[in-house]
Amino acid sequence: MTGADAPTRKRSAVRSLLRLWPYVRPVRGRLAWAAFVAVLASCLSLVIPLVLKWIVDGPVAERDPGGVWLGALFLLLLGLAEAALFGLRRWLVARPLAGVEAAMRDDLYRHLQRLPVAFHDRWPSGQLLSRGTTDLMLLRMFLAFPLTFLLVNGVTILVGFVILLQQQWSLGLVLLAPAVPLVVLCSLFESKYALVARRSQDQVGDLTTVVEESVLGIRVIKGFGRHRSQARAFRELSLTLRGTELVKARLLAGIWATITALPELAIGAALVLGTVQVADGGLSAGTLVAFLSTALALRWPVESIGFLLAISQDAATATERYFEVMDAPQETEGVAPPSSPAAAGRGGMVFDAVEFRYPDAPEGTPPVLARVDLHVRPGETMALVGATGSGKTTLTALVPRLHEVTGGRITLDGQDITAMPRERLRELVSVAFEEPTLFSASVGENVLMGAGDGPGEADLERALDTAQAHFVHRLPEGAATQVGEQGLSLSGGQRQRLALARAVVGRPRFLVLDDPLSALDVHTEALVEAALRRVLADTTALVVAHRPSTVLLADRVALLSGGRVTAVGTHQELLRTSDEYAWLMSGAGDGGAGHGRAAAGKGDTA
Ligand SMILES: Nc1ncnc2c1ncn2[C@@H]1O[C@H](COP(=O)(O)OP(=O)(O)OP(=O)(O)O)[C@@H](O)[C@H]1O
Repeated sequence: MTGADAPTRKRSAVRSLLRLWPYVRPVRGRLAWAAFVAVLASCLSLVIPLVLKWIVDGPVAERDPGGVWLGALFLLLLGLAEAALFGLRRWLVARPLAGVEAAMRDDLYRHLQRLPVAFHDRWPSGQLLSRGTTDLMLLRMFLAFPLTFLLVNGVTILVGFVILLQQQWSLGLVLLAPAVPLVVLCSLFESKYALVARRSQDQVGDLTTVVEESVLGIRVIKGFGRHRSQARAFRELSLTLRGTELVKARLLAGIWATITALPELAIGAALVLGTVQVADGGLSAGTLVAFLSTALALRWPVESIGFLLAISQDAATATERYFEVMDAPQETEGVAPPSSPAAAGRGGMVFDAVEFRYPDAPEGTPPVLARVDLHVRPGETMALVGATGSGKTTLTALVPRLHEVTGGRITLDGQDITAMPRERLRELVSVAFEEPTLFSASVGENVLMGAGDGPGEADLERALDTAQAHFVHRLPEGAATQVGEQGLSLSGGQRQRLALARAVVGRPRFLVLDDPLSALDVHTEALVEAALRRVLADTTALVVAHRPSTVLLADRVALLSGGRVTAVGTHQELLRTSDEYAWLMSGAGDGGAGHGRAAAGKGDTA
């Protein structure tokens, strides 16, 4: 989903905003009180003209200085009370609304964690980031101001017009005249502004994605001297956003000018008519002063409506964007297909006629995995070999159910993985990927993330030892050393070994390794594999391998080709019987034995 995919259909802002109710419900009492206080404060400002009328028609006409002073004191008190009430309103809403924002952000984060990998493959991270930051900030702003003030201003305008009509109905009708064109113009403005607001918020998401990618890929950008072209791409996006913001500003300027001009014209007309009436003796000067002061006091509530509608539209768009993510279905527990005789009762890891197609794969393309049949026996280490793009990573992702099989089944010790609760499955299976991800935390915390709450210091040491990650002890604070974002302060091989330690720390029954040793030199790789065999003697492992050194350490090898496992046997057997395997291992194959050599050449034994 990018800015380009922004829906252009018309939608109801009110219906979108009503979806916020579950979050607003717990603080509705506070919000209602705050609105009541604001209505009170706003109505106080309408009492001021009535006091003015009393001063002009009373003490001023009767030349009574004491009365004038009393009136002035009353006006001062009214002003102070209005200010205090607005302050109280702000205080009433600040804390609960910060709570609403935090609750929505928590829910979004929790939901993102539970969305399937396929969702994250589809959505740029900047779009998700902007929904969790700017959009939620817009929603808090809406709940703090427009929600209350659309109500407060509505009530103030209503009460004000009752007072105006009661003071002099003919002049009141003159002021009411612009109401109809204003309502029509506001609704036109709303529908146009809604589309631009959506475009602008999506473009903020696109811009966030570019910033995030540039920061994460700073080494590539610098290494290839791409900072200028990257800056140019950023500037183009930022100019597009600027253009959209200017369209928004133009729309806002138009409605604001109209909302200001029409009532001003009506007030001018009322002033002329009122003066004539005072001259004719049909109206007292005090009534005219009070009438005009009331009309002027209503200026801000009327003028601010354009601005309040604009923020409300922004908030409706933000709500829509927020719920687009929240409505995405989470990972399901899945329903196990009827048990198959081929898999039932067989220990180890069994792939039974497994088929998989990516959800976003173009129509008519063959599935990545067409029919995979493979049995990894209990305690066995099976290497998985295949040309680049043959589907090795995809197959390994199916075991912990990062993706769901689209046909066939995978069983672990005879139990279908779709029949297991995910938590149980992820206790049984540990994974390590070629691209190791570390989090901004200590080395120890990064490793222990791979186990439940049980494992402690001894398990950490054992896991580090298995992964040959002795370099940890030479870090300034050992396992307590903080690693930077994505572990960028460590070498590729060091990061891979920490990821491997994370995979083995919980002593899993099943281990799935997607070429996790590619950045190590062959000697360290051999040490790691020997330690793995020692420590995880009962573990059944499936290891994606690209080079003979990795393959040699496995018990057997499976060759993946054309979406199927076309050969299974020992390294020597396959070298003899499979031309494709011999070709891949000879280093001639694309992504074959040579894969990972560049990193290995570094002699990363640190
Ligand atoms: N998220 C995705 N959506 C659609 N297609 C994908 C996705 N991820 C991978 N593919 C496609 O699936 C096929 C298999 O990819 P996979 O990463 O499993 O291959 P591989 O054998 O692990 O390759 P390598 O040895 O280069 O790591 C490729 O054609 C790839 O383009």
